[in-house]
Order: sequence, then structure tokens, then C-alpha cells
Amino acid sequence: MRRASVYRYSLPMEAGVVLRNQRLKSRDGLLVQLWQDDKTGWGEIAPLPGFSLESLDQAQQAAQHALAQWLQGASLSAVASAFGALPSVAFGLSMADAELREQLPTEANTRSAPLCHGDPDELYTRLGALPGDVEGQKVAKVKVGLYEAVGDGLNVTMLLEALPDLHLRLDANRSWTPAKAAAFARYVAPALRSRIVFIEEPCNTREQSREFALATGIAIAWDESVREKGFEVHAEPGLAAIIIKPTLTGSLTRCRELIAQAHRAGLAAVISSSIESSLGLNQLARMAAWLTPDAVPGLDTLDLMQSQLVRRWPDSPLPLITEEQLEPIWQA
Ligand SMILES: O=C(O)CCC(=O)C1=CC=C[C@@H](O)[C@@H]1C(=O)O
Ligand SMILES: [Mg+2]
Repeated sequence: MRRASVYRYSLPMEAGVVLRNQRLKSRDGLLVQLWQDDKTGWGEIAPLPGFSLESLDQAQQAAQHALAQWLQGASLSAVASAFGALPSVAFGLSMADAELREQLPTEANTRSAPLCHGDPDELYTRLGALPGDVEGQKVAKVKVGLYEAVGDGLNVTMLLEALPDLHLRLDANRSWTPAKAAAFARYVAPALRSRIVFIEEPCNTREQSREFALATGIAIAWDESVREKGFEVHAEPGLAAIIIKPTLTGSLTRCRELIAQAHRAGLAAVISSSIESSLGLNQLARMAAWLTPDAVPGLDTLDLMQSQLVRRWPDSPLPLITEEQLEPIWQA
């Protein structure tokens, strides 16, 4: 016997979370729970405002339609894979299905790359205490491109000089012109550059980012590009990794395809958050342990929220909203 429930959640965010010039006051999304005989599985469908093209209402309609088909006996992974245009729905349904069918291993990699912001002294203490990854490397992530490029260069230099075993991932979200990117690099000594694991999308265009990598010796990673029409994974000089945000990318099958392509091309694949709740983040951490065991995932976004949802994230002090506190908005 099959049963399904859909829940809608709205989690208050910390004041001041701004995404692509838009203040995000709450993170809104859906949880889907499936039952079949004595088994159950959860999935999260949470289109990210400013990034996802689908709205939450569209996602909810599509999810309910798909679940109705599943209840009639259709395979959910086949139905989910058909939602190419609604990646958040494809991802959430495919994860619920994978949990139900016990295909998603339970071991999780919750040791993600910390997102660095705020007071430098606090940052040194936090990064100094950071455990190493499988290769013993300490990896943290710093956003750049929000203020002056020269300031970013100085800040990165300060961190790398203060912590000799630190490796940094940087993320510019395509915000630099070639001149600004060059100004940044001028303030990072060549000897320090190899400890920049990569910088995600430094420039406005892919071509400019490639030129930046070649000119500076600083490796780059594709993030936004991975979700653009016609993108194909290829090894390229200066390219170190692709970033995969499953909520923005699609079904588990689609994500696995991209990860396999990256690995075949000799690139790292980094699973990263689209600011999911603690339930979604836990599932991403399980995906990371399973499919990208050599890459520390980018999942340090729970602190942007004021509570956890259904499943706890290790060591998080945030209060938990439990399953019993959720009211289904749809059941069949
Ligand atoms: O990749 C990570 O380590 C965390 C996720 C992260 O940085 C982001 C998630 C979602 C939207 C963006 O603001 C941001 C990004 O720019 O990649
Ligand atoms: Mg980014």
C-alpha cells in the first residue's frame, strides 16, 4: 500500500540574508513523505528565490500531480526525471524515492567547508580548530566580489599567511570584470595561489574566467555555468571542479550523471547547498559521502536559519521543529 503527504514549511531566516540583491526573510519549501508497506522516505522541494525559475506554488502543483501518479503505481524516479523544467521537484521526489527504497546510504559527510564571514579574530580561531579532510587539508570558503577586489585580495592573503595549512575555496558569483579580477590577483602572491583550491566563476563570462585562470594560475570552478543550457562537462586548463546544487539541478539521476562526467574528466564535483532546511542538508551530506567521498561538500548554510526541521544537523544549537508539529497540506 502506498501513501503520501506533502507539508509546507516557512522557516525564519537570520536578519540580513541577501541573495542576489533580494532580502530573504524566510525560507519556504515543501517536505514530501512517502510510505510503502512498512517503509518511509522524505524529500525536500525548496525552490530558491532568485535562483530557481519555478515558484513554490508551481512546485507544489507538480509534486502533487507526480505523487498522484506514483499512488496509481507509476515509478517515482521515472516521474521525477521527467521534471527537467522543475529541478527542485525532480530532486525532492527522487530523494524521497531513494530513501524509501533504501538506495541513499545513511553515512553522511557533515564536515562541510565553513563559510567565512565576520570578525577576523573569530575566524582565525574557528579555522585554526578546523579538522582536515581526507587528505588532511583544511578547506574553508570565502565569498569575494561583494566589496573592493583589492580588499578581497588582501583578506585572502591575510588568511593564507596566518594559517599555513589552510586551503581556500573562493566564490565570486560572476561579479568581476577582467580588470577587477586582475586587481584581486595582484594582491595574492604567486606562492600563495596554489592554496586557493578554486575560485567559483570569477568573471562575468566563462571566457573571461578561463583567461583569468590562465593568466594568474588560480584554478576556477563552474557553478552557475553547470545549470546553463548546453553546458557540458569537459576538462579545461585551469578548471578544477564543478559545483552541483541539486535543488537547482534536478533529479538524483541527473546529479549522478554530472558527478560521473566530472570524475571521468578528472575534475572534482562539489555538492553544495541551495539553503535547504536541516532535513535537506542531511540528505545532501549523505549524497556527498556516497558519491563525492573525496570532496568536502559546501553545506555550511544552516546558521542562516533560526530553526532546524525534522532531522537534526550534528552539533547545531538551533531549535528543532519535529514531524509531529507539521500539518500536511495534502494527503493521499
Ligand atoms: O557552496 C557553499 O559552500 C554554500 C552554498 C552557497 O554558497 C550558496 C548557496 C546558494 C546561493 C548562493 O548565495 C551561494 C552561492 O553563491 O553559491
Ligand atoms: Mg556561487
